[in-house]
Amino acid sequence: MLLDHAEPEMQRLFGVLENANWVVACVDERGFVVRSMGESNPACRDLGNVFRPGVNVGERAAGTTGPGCALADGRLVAICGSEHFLEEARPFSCAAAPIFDPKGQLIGALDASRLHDGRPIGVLEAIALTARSIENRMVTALGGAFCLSFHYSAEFSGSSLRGLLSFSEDGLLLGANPAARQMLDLAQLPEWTFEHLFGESLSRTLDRLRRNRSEPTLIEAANGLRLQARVDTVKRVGDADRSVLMPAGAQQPAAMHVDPTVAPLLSMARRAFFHDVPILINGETGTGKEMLAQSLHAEGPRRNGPFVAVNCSSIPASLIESELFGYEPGAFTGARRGGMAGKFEQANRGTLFLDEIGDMPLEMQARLLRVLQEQQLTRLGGSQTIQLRFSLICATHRDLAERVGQASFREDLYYRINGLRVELPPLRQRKDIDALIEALLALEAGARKAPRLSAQARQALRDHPWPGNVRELRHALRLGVALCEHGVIELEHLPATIGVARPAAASATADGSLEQAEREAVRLALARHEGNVSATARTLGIARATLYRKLKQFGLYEEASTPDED
Ligand SMILES: Nc1ncnc2c1ncn2[C@@H]1O[C@H](COP(=O)(O)OP(=O)(O)OP(=O)(O)O)[C@@H](O)[C@H]1O
Repeated sequence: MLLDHAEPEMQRLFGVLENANWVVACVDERGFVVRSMGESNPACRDLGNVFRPGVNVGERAAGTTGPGCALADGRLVAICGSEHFLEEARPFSCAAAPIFDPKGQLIGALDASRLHDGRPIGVLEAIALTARSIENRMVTALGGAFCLSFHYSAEFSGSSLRGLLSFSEDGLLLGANPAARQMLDLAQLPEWTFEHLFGESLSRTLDRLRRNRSEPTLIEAANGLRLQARVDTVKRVGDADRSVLMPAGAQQPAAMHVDPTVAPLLSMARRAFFHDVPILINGETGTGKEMLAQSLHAEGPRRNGPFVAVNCSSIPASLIESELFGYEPGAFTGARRGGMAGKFEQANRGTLFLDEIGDMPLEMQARLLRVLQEQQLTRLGGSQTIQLRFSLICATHRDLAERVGQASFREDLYYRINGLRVELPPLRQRKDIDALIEALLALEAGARKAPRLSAQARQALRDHPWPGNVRELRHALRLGVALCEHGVIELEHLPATIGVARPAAASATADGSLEQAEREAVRLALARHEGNVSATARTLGIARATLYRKLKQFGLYEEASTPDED
């Protein structure tokens, strides 16, 4: 189990550390190396000898070592140069983190080592997060019917720092990651049920969480902690041992409120998609591209199959090929022993959603086109062709026709994926903002009665330029619902940028410059948070990467405090 789940995460980490001559290793609970990567790198020859599978680097065998201490103390450690006990280990520095199984047992440790050069170890955080990801994989692979993800902060509820619990259909706790155990005071794991932990029945909570789709929702644990939670339904695809997490919303999409001007096009898209026409969705960040893709899938010809989303801009170029195509055993150094099915195969008999397709490297575009045309693929390092059938939806915020003109997007691929194009308008251009606000207020209020907006608050919402689109609006209303009193959301219950930006936005709009209004909103939010990029992005309801882009676009980059370290 340790190897199966450690391998893909180690591979990801190794992809990051490889060029800096690190050796990444996984040891079992006794300290025996069970897997290592980078040991064949000539620059790491001495280290490679230490981290050969089968060697014991635990405390009893080798004294003070990174993995030995991580296992003995059960926590993240860094051991540098002369801190090692054995003379032979002193030329090295290492960072190691323990790995716990879903029952809370220590089952091994993850380590990264390199030649000691006096510099501080900069990879502790990466090791810790990778160990967390391995533990999370083990919990989601337990085969429970539901996984609950949560964190104190909504921002982290989908990250590897989240608490994660796996439940059976009837609410029995099957396993938990260390973060969940800590947040819920689960010292050991007796027969916990959902009701014990959250004081509410599983079905009621599921209803509430599902109504909010994959958005984090406030739930209170029996120990009094207020947590932001999301639920995922575990759905099995393909061979029995591979489970893919699918947001519950993909099966039961909440009604998507659509702008009346695009409604006719959307109903055409649903019909076309049903007859296997690939759909291309265009729209700025937060306009609901993924939500639309999920709702197309839910009514599409392969709705009983998986919905597999791939964000083409977030996979490093070196990994994109193996992520999409999968590989056979031994296809490359660090490949998982049993090989791996890629996203194309995972999406077989379901829907493949290629998000940010405009960012796919040219070389991959050619390979994607071939798969789409031939409806078959060969895994990396393999010779057998695999027949594929999936529905295709692509999305991008870029103008693909323009990219074709610039020769950075293949024209033939553009025509192949663009069976029908749907443009989701930015919120500032939507005519239905009042109706959308009502729909989102009802969503955010959940089982409670939706509050109403004061006239001033409503006007401020109408005047706001909404750089983060529907996502930003949803976040603003969530805050309003949380802070309002006596069922009325006043201006002061909304994020600070909204009221303040109003006069600027109104005058800028009168000048005809929406961009200026948007710049003003960003500038004010940044000033309010004293240049803190994370807080500003949160307030605006946009991703940090989007905020950085906007800071550059508006010449505000300098006003962000130490942006790179933020
Ligand atoms: N029409 C809508 N009705 C209700 N909620 C919506 C709608 N459109 C978007 N949202 C909400 O806004 C958020 C962003 O939606 P989604 O992820 O689908 O946008 P996107 O265009 O794919 O964004 P990005 O480009 O950043 O990936 C989600 O939380 C979704 O619930």
